[in-house]
Amino acid sequence: MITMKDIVREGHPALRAKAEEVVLPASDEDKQTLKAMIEFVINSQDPEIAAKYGLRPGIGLAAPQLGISKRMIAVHVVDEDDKLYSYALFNPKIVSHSTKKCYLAGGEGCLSVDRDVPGYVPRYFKITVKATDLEGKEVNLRLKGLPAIVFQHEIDHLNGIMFYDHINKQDPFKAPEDAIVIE
Ligand SMILES: O=C(O)C[C@@H](Cc1ccccc1)[C@H](O)SCc1ccccc1
Ligand code: NI
Repeated sequence: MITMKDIVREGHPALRAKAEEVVLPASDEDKQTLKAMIEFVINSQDPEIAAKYGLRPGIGLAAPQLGISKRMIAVHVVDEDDKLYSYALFNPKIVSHSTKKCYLAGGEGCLSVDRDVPGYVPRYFKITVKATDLEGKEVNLRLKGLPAIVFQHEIDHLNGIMFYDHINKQDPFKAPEDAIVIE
């Protein structure tokens, strides 16, 4: 199982590289890795397992955070209506997005960043994502609010982008124009 010692931290080259497309159909090794990633995110939200293994709670994980520069992400998050979005995906791509922006009121964090970086992280409020799942099926997702934010955070990892790259350097808490606040 994946634990915090497997997660690379700032300074690791994989966090600043453009990850490679996964060759499909996925190899058993890539499927094994992606299954372990979604298992980690689910485990990290289980208070008993998280305490037992010292896991930091997470709602997403990208393969570069394991030092694996491949386009694989895992997301396990509920939206404001308590709808669960649980996905382990190969080669996710944002194929369209709203002009409307949003941001998390409390800013963002990252399992690969062992420090607080205060400030608002502007994200698209709505996105459409195409990807391939563990069974090899094409997935088309229309996401908004927190699920959309998590997918953007994870897909950023596949492109070597960290959440704080989006924070306004002059005024970190300058609210993006006409943006929706996600509590
Ligand atoms: O480092 C990661 O990629 C996992 C992040 C994902 C994330 C952070 C902020 C906003 C969207 C996605 C971790 O989940 S950070 C811990 C966390 C847990 C619950 C809610 C927000 C952040
Ligand atoms: Ni992160």
